[in-house]
Amino acid sequence: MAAASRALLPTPRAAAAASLAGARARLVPASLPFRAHRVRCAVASSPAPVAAPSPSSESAPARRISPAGSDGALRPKPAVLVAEKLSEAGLAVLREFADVECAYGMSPAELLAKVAQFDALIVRSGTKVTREVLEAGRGRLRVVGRAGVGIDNVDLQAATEAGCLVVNAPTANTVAAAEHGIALLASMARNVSQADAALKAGKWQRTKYVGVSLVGKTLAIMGFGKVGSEVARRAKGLGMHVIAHDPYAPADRARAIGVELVSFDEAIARADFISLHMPLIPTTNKIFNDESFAKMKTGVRIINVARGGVIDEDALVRALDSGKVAQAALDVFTVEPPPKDSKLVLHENVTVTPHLGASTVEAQEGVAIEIAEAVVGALRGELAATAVNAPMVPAEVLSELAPYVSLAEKLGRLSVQLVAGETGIKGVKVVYTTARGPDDLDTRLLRAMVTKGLVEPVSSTFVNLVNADYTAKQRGLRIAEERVAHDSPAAEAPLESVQVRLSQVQSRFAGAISDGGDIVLEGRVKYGVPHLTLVGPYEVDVSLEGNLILCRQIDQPGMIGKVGNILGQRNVNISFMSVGRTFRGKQAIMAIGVDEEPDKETLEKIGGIPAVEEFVFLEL
Ligand SMILES: NC(=O)C1=CN([C@@H]2O[C@H](COP(=O)(O)OP(=O)(O)OC[C@H]3O[C@@H](n4cnc5c(N)ncnc54)[C@H](O)[C@@H]3O)[C@@H](O)[C@H]2O)C=CC1
Ligand SMILES: O=C(O)C(=O)COP(=O)(O)O
Repeated sequence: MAAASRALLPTPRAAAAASLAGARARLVPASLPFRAHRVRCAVASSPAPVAAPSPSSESAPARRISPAGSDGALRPKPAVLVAEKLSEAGLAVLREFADVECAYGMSPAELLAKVAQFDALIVRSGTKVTREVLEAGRGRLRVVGRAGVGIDNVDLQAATEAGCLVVNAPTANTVAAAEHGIALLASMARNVSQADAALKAGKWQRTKYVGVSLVGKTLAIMGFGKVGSEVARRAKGLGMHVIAHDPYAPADRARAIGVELVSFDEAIARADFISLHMPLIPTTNKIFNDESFAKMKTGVRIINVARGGVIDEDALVRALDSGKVAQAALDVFTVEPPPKDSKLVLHENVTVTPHLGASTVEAQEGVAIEIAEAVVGALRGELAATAVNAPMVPAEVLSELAPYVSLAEKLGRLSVQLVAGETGIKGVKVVYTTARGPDDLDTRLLRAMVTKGLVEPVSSTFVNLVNADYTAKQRGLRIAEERVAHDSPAAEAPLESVQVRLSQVQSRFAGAISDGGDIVLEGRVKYGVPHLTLVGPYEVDVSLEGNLILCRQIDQPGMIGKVGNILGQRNVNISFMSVGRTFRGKQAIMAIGVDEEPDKETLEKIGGIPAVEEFVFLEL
C-alpha cells in the first residue's frame, strides 16, 4: 500500500506539470482530431504560452480568436511580426492565416520589446535575431522566417535551444543574386559606375575609363551552390573560362555545367576574376585576407554578392592600395550600412551597391510568397521543407509515422510517471520492432517524441523536433535506439511495436519493472490508435486515450467487477480495461483506461481492495 499512497500524492513538480497540461489542453480544442493534433505537437506546437509567459508577455494584446479548421473549433489566431519590407504577395498569404503586423525599421530595443507578443517573426538581412531576441520571445515565439537565403543574422543555436523553428526562402532569389553578380562583374570591368559619376559631374573621360574584356578570362567561383552555379552558367555565356572551389559541391553538377572544381589555393591563384558565393559561417569568416590576397594574381578583380564578413575589409583596402587587387565590386559589407567614411566604399577602384542582390521585383515577390508559405506551414505544425535547424521529414514519411509519433510520446509520458521520487532517469532505450531496413525507417521523429514525453511532464521545458536532442543532452538523458527485425517482411506498417525502457531506476509501480530490472512499457498501433501492450513482464491491451490506472493484484475472480463498481459509483467512465497475468492465481495487472480523472478518495478505495497490491494513476 505504500506505493499506492505515494501515487496519490503528486509531488509539487507533478502538480505543476498537471496544471501545465491543463493550460495546454485549453489551447488545443478537444475536438481537434487526435492524430492530427499529435503530429502538430511533434513539430511546432505552441510552447505552452499560457503556462510559461515571458516577462513582457503581460503587455501582449488579447489574442484574436478565429474559427479554424474543419472541426469548426475556435482557436487563437497566430500573430506574425514582419520586421522588414516584404512584398504584398507574401503579406496576403500571411493575412489569410494570421494577424500580421509590419513594423519596418525597428531598433533592436523596439524589437526586444515587441517580440514576445508574436508567434512568428519574419526578417530579411537587416535584422539581427540574437539570443536576446529569442529569449525575449520565449514562451510564444515559435518560428523565425528569414525571407531570403543567408541566415547568418539569426542565432541558430539560441533558436534551437528555445525550440524555435527557423525557416528560410532559399530558392526564390537565386537568379536575382546571380544576375546582380554578373551586373557587378560587367560594370566593374568597364568602369560603368565611375564613368557615370564622372559624366554626371561634367567630365568626359574616355581614356581614363578604358576597361578590361571578359571573354577568355578565368573566373573563379568561390562557393558553387545555387547562386554560384547560376553565375557560372551566365559567365560561360560571356565566353569566360570558369573554375570553382567548393569543398562540398558534387563533381557531376560542376561537370554538367562545364566547370572545373579546384582547391581554394588553385582557384585564387589562377583567376583573373573571383566571385564569392559561400555562406558566412565560422570557416569562411575573413577567408579572404592578407594571406589569400598574396596568393592571387596581381591585378585580380573581386566580386562579392555573398556576405561582407567573408572578406577582411582592411586587408582588401591594403590590397587595392598596393594594386594587388585591381578592382572590387561589392554588394555586401561586414557592417551594413557601412560607415560613411569607409575607405573601402570610398575607394575609387571599388564599385558598391547597398545589398541589392535579392532586390528585383520578381525575386522579392517570390521570396515573400516562399517565406509566407513556410511560416504558415510551420505555424500549422507541418514540417517545413526549408527548416534550417530541424531535421526534415518528408510529408509521406510523416503521415505514415503519425500514430507511432503519438505512441512514442505517450510511452515516454507514461514511463516517466512510473519513476519513483527523485531517482532521476539515467539510461533510456527505445526499441523498435520493424520489418523495415535501417534506411527505410527514420526514427528521429519518434526519438524526439519519446524525449518530449519523458521531459514535459516533469518540467516546464517545451520539447519539439527542433530542440529534442539538445534538451535530452542538457538533461543528461542518454537515449539509445535499437531496431529488432520483425520476421514478417511483408508487413505494411512501418513498425510492429515501440518499447521504452528506463534503466537503473526505481519505480512507483513495481509491476512495471521487467526481469532485467528496467521500467518497460511497450505499445503498438491498432487500427490507427496507439495501444499499451506490455507493462514490465505483463501483457495488456489498452487503448492510450484518456488517462490510465495500473493496478497489480493477486489473480482471482471478481477483481474487474470490484474496480469497475468503484469507478462506476464515482461516475468515472472506463474506456478500456485489460488484464495481464504471469501465471494463473499469481500476480496480475489490470490496465484501466478512464475518461475522467478519479478523485483521491476513489483511488484510495481501489487501493483498499484486499487483493490489490499496488496501483498508480497516470496522466496521458
Ligand atoms: N547579396 C544578396 O542579396 C544575396 C546574397 N546571397 C548570399 O549568397 C550566398 C550563397 O547563396 P546560395 O548559393 O543560395 O547558397 P547555397 O547554400 O546554395 O551555396 C553556398 C555554397 O557554398 C559552399 N561552401 C560552404 N563553405 C565553403 C567554403 N569554405 N569554400 C567554398 N564554398 C563553400 C557550400 O558547399 C554551398 O555549395 C549566401 O551567403 C547568401 O546569403 C544570396 C542571395 C542574395
Ligand atoms: O537572401 C540573402 O541571403 C540575401 O542576402 C538577401 O538579403 P535581403 O533579403 O535582400 O536583405
